[in-house]
Amino acid sequence: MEEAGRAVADAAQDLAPQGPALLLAGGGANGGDAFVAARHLLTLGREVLVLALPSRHPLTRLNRRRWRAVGGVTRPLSASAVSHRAPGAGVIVDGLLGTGFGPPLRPALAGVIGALGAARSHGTPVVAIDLPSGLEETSALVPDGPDGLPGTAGADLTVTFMGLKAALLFGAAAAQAGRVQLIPLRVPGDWVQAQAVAEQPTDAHVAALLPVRRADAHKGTAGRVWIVGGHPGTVGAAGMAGVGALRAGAGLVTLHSAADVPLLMPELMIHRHADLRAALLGTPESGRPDALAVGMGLGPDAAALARELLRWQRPTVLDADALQIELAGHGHAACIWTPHPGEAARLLGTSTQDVTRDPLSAARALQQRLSGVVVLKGGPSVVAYPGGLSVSRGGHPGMASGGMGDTLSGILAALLGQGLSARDAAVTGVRLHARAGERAAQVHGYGLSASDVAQELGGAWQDLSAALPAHRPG
Ligand SMILES: NC(=O)C1=CN([C@@H]2O[C@H](COP(=O)(O)OP(=O)(O)OC[C@H]3O[C@@H](n4cnc5c(N)ncnc54)[C@H](OP(=O)(O)O)[C@@H]3O)[C@@H](O)[C@H]2O)[C@@H](O)CC1
Ligand SMILES: Nc1ncnc2c1ncn2[C@@H]1O[C@H](COP(=O)(O)OP(=O)(O)O)[C@@H](O)[C@H]1O
Repeated sequence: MEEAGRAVADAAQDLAPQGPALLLAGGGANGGDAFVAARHLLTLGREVLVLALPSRHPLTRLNRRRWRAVGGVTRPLSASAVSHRAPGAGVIVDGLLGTGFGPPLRPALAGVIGALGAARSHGTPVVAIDLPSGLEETSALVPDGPDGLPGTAGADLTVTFMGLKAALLFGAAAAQAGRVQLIPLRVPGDWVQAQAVAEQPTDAHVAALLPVRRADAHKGTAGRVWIVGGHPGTVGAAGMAGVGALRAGAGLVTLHSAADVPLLMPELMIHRHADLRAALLGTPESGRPDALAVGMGLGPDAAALARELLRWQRPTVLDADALQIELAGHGHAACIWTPHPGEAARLLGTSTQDVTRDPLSAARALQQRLSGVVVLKGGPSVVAYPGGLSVSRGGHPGMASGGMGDTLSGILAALLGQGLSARDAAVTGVRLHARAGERAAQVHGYGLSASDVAQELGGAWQDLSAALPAHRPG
């Protein structure tokens, strides 16, 4: 609590260094953080007032006493007190409700939140502690307040602890959080892993994971990748995965399909098989690829074929038609499963709305069910690996078009083929794909196609490499 409150004080001071600071303290530990922040703001020379609810929380009571001991002033919290004090404030710190909040919001606090929202709309900056009050930690939705009152005042800056919560990453809730500053705090790693909170790697961190080739690399050392997909009507899916794999650096890409796949790049080696299953499963150990992506447009028999291919224990991306719950228990550590929210809902036996309301928990549940690594696609995408979650923001709404996920599957297979672990391939592949989308969107906007994104993969790789502290040409 001490570290958390101090970080809030520093952030409030950076955001709005002038004028009195008004802190709103609820009855839980979130309120305790507010009392700690008040004490630090006072030592920074600010004029500070705390408006507080009574508390039964021992640490909050302790920090209220500490606040009083340094001469700090506390007044009872009410909507009218906030309306009265807010106009003179240079900054307001919202420590009303944090992760302990569960809707419905009680009317008394709804009035306080309404008064806070009014102050914010008149231009007083608001710093939220951990979460803007009224948001639920694990939900992308903004709960309604009582009697048509707003459920949250939102914030200009949210200082959050330990890890990023779903409410700060997704949907309408995230739009209320303003800028988000993450304070990791010194708490046991297994405590963090038990929460549905995510890390967000920087581009420099992602770039450090990218494969580096020796000068004498050749096509046989850069990864032999198979794309297994395509069915009459969905042949393009396999083709786009193949292009994604080539553009993400695979040395040799072979596309196996039961249908005629269009030759999108002459470098792709396309094999059409009358009996796809017999042709692939007859491959001797020495002829098997370094990595494969299975399922893009593969059709109704995808799961049965995928189950056989998983026995090879080769790094494998499972996408689209191969995302079937009957494969649970057949995965291994080098698998990457790439559902979008609809596919994730099918795998979890729930609704798409449930998945999009809390993508962090959905991704974590899927990873536990399927093993290996799960990429829950969206804007942003979540990577769930054993013991943790990573979120990749970025990309562009123009990427909401058919074929984008197929390209990603090819990229992931290429990175697996170049020797990355499933976790590193997922984290780097998702970011490369999103960065390529950002670049292509500068030209194509909402008219973006998956082929445009694949064209930009080389540039995206260069962009990420440039983020390394000592720039290493990609
Ligand atoms: N864990 C850690 O290691 C760290 C945790 N930290 C901090 O702890 C925070 C979590 O603290 P927490 O668990 O005390 O909950 P918190 O968000 O203050 O809410 C509880 C209060 O809300 C009230 N309340 C609830 N529902 C309500 C409703 N519908 N409508 C109205 N009121 C409602 C509830 O009232 P009661 O039910 O008790 O009457 C109670 O007073 C976390 O967000 C972070 O800031 C940091 O210090 C860093 C280290
Ligand atoms: N609004 C968005 N912002 C960022 N990325 C997006 C957005 N919409 C879609 N994407 C990305 O595009 C891809 C879409 O995948 P998917 O739905 O499987 O497409 P398809 O099945 O047509 O290949 C995912 O990687 C997703 O993260």
